[in-house]
Amino acid sequence: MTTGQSTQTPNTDVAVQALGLQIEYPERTVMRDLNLSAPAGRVTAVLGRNGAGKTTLVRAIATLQPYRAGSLRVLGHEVKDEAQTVRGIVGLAGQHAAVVAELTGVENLRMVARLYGLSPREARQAAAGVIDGFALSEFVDRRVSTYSGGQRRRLDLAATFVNRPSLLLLDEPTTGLDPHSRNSLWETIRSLPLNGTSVLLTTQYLEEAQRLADEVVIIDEGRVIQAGTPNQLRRTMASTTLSLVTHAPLSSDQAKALAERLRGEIRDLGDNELTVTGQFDLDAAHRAVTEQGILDITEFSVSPPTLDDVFLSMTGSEASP
Ligand SMILES: Nc1ncnc2c1ncn2[C@@H]1O[C@H](COP(=O)(O)OP(=O)(O)OP(=O)(O)O)[C@@H](O)[C@H]1O
Repeated sequence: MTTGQSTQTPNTDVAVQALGLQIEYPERTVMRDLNLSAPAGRVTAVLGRNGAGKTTLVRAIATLQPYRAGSLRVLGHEVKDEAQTVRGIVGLAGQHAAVVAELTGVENLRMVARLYGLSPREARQAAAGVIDGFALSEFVDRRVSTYSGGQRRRLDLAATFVNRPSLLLLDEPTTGLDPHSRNSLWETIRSLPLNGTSVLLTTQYLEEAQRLADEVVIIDEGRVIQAGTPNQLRRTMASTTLSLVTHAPLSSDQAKALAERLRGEIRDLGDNELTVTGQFDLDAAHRAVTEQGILDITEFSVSPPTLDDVFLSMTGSEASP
């Protein structure tokens, strides 16, 4: 029997679910009809260009940005109606307010743990518990005012993790970092002992989404334009490229037969060079070349599409570098 009251238990399989989400600033509508689902216990990347609405979305999930229409649920809790509960399960990295430059890293971690309501002893343990995982040990006893950008970002991230949030929000975690710091932060994020923690990160870097995420959601102008695993997106939306260089000249019949065999298109045909694009994999390319009896191959390469290609094929314009 059903009653008028909601007896639903929150759906904990989905970390974040947006349905018909609409968000407006005084002068403009940023999200019109955003539909997005981020599975629990996984890393989901929201990929989009400058101004796509990534920060707005993260702020809305963290209860900091009101939404006008639609539904936004965090582990089953409607953000608008259960803001207090949502605040208790979400951690947002990049909130520098809680990190004090005059204190050392470890003092900051303990302070944040105390703010979350832990006793002094628990706070010490919680701080100690994240130092290795976030590779802070080299500088954690120094004052934060002496940190590099990458070290500061790492401490922010660790501070968010102290409270073991069920959903960790990382808003453009490596923007502005040099390539070395970015790489090392990627390694840290990849090796986080998630133990069921869901992560939603925003990024404008295709490589970042590719390297870190189990699921990628691409948004543009406040709407989802594609979603899937990095591999699915590559496979469905953009082309693989086969490049061949041969000693003996290739005939156009040979090139045509090869492209047909691969159900691809000839992009370039020179005397000794051929480029074919299409939806095929390395094995299929090997087989097709062998079957066409193309000999004397000096170069053979098959390049799967990157998320850059995916973005280009979907939006018709280049992604941010
Ligand atoms: N407080 C605000 N008032 C009015 N418009 C805003 C406000 N904050 C953001 N916007 C606009 O909303 C749009 C989305 O902004 P948002 O910061 O969410 O994008 P983003 O994808 O995070 O971009 P970036 O990668 O540059 O951080 C932009 O056009 C931005 O100019």
